Amino acid sequence: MPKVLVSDPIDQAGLDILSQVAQVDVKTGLSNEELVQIIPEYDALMIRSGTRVTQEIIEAGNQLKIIGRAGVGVDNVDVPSATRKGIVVVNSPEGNTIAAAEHALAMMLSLSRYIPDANHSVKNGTWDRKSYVGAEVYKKTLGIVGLGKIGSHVAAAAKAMGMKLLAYDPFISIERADHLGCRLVDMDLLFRESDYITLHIPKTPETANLINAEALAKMKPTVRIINCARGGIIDEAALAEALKEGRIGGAALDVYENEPLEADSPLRSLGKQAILTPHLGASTAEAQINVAIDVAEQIRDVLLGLPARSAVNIPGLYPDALEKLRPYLQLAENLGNLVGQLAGGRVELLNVRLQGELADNNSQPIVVAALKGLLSQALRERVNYVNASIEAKERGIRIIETRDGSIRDYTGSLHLEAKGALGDHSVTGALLGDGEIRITDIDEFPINVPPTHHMLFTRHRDMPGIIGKIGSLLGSFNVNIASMQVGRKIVRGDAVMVLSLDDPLPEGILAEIMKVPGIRDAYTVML
Ligand SMILES: NC(=O)c1ccc[n+]([C@@H]2O[C@H](COP(=O)([O-])OP(=O)(O)OC[C@H]3O[C@@H](n4cnc5c(N)ncnc54)[C@H](O)[C@@H]3O)[C@@H](O)[C@H]2O)c1
Ligand SMILES: O=C(O)[C@H](O)COP(=O)(O)O
Repeated sequence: MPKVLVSDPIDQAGLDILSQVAQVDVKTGLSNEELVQIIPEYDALMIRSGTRVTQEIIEAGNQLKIIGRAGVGVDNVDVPSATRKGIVVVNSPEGNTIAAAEHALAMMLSLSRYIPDANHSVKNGTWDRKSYVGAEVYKKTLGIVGLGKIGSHVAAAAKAMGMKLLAYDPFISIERADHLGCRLVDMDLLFRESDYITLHIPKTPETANLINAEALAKMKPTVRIINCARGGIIDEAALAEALKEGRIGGAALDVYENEPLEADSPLRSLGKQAILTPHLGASTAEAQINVAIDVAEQIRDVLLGLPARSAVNIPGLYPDALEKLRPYLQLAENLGNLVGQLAGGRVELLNVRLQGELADNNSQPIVVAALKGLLSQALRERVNYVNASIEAKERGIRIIETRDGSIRDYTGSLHLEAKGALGDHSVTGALLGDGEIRITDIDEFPINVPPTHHMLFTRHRDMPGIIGKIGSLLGSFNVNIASMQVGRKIVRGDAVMVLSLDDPLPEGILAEIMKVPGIRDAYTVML
C-alpha cells in the first residue's frame, strides 16, 4: 500500500479519502531535517503553508510521486526541483477563494472601524467611544491589485457596498475588468487615487516588495492597505515606518515575509491603525473541507495512476483536454518511443506534426507525450509528463511543432520525425474508429500495424523469398510472429518489413538477419 505523509493540519474529509488507497501518517511540526529523514518512505506528501518543501526534501524523496498543497499558494514548494524529479505538484486553486476574499473584506471593514482595538478596550473594562471614530467605505475608492479569483470576488462585494473600483492586473482584459465594474489602470494611478488598496497577487520575483517606500510615498496619507495575499509583497519595515509616521492611514496584514511573524517585528508594536492576523485567510470550516477534499482526491488519483486535475507543473494538461486527448497521448508516446529507437538515440531534433482533426487541438500535451516516449529508452520510469520537457531541453533536443489540418487520411494522425545517431527517421500513427492505435507509415513507407511490445523492423529490397527467409530464421530461434507487414513505394524497390513478435529477439539474431540477401538494415524495438 502506498504511504502518504500529511505534514500540516488537514481536514478529516481529506484524510478519509487518502485512507481509501494509502497508509496515511499525520506528522505535523516536523523540521526540515526530520522531513529529509522520513520522506524516503513516502509516495505522497500533503501540506498547507506550514511546511517548506525544500530542494533537500525533494532530493531525498525517492519514492515521491506527488506533493499536494491543500490551498492555493505553492511558493513554499520548490516546484522547479519537483519538476526536475518528475514529481507532480498539485494545489486547490478555488477551494479557499471565498474564504480569502471574505477575510480581506473583513480586514477592510475592521480597519475602517477599529473593531479589534475597540473590542479589546471593552473587554479590558473601558467604555471609550471617542477613540474609535472610523470611516465609511461607501463611495470610497478601492484599488485592487490582482483581479484573479479572489480579487474578482472582492470586487463584486465592494461594488455592492457602493465603492468605486480601480484595478491593476496586466494579465486581465479591459472587458473582464469592465464586467466586474473595475476601471483598469496602471499601478501608479491606483497607488495615487485609492483610499483602500487590497493585494490579491501571487508572490513572484516581479511582485516581491511591490509595496516599498517609494510606492508608499505615492499613496494618500489616509490610504488603508490590506494584504491577504502573500508576505514579501510588502516591505514590512517600510510599512511600519510609514504607519508610525502617519504617512499612511492603516494596514491590515494576514501574511508576512517570515511566518510565524518574528517576535520583535516592528509591526507588532503598531497601534489601532494596524491589524495583524496569523495567516487566517483560508481558515474557514468550509474552505478547509474544500481544499482537503480537492487535494486528497488528486493525490488518490495520482497514486492510482490517473492524471491530476490541478497540477501546477504539467502545463496544458487540463482535465477536459486530457480526457479528449487521452488516446492521442498514448499514440504520441508510442510513436515517440518508436522514432527515438529508430533514430538510434542522441536525438537532436524532433519534429511533431499534428494532422487532420488533431491539428485543432492544444499541441502541448501531445508534444510532452511524444517526448516522454522518446526519452523513455534512456530514462525509463524516471521520465514522466512532469519532467519530459525539461529533460528534453537539458539534452538539447530542439522541437518543431507543425499542424496540417488538410491531411484527411484518418480523422486525426500524428507524424514524428527525429534526427539522431542513426540519421533522420519518421513515423506516422493514427487512431481507428474504435480507438485502436495504428502505425501507418515508417520512413515514408505506408504500413498498417498496431504497436506491440516486441517489434522488428527491416529495410530491404523488395524481392521474392525474403519474407519467407526472415520467417524461417525467426522460427529457428523459436520466436513467434504475431503479425507481419510489408510496405513499399514501388514494386521491387526499397521496402520496409514490420513484424510484431510474441517474444523478445534472442542475442545474435539481428546479425543473422543482416546476412539475408537483400536486407539493408534491421532494428528491434520495444514499446
Ligand atoms: N491569506 C490566505 O490565507 C490566502 C488564501 C488563498 C489565497 N491566498 C493568496 O492570494 C493570492 C491570489 O490568489 P487567487 O486565487 O486570486 O489567484 P489568481 O491566480 O486567481 O489571481 C492572481 C491574479 O494576479 C494577477 N497578477 C499576477 N502577477 C501580477 C502582477 N505582477 N501585478 C498585478 N497582477 C498580477 C494575475 O493576472 C491574476 O489575475 C495568491 O497569492 C494566493 O496564494 C492567500
Ligand atoms: O495560499 C493559500 O491557499 C493560503 O495562503 C492558505 O494557506 P493555509 O493553507 O496555510 O491556510
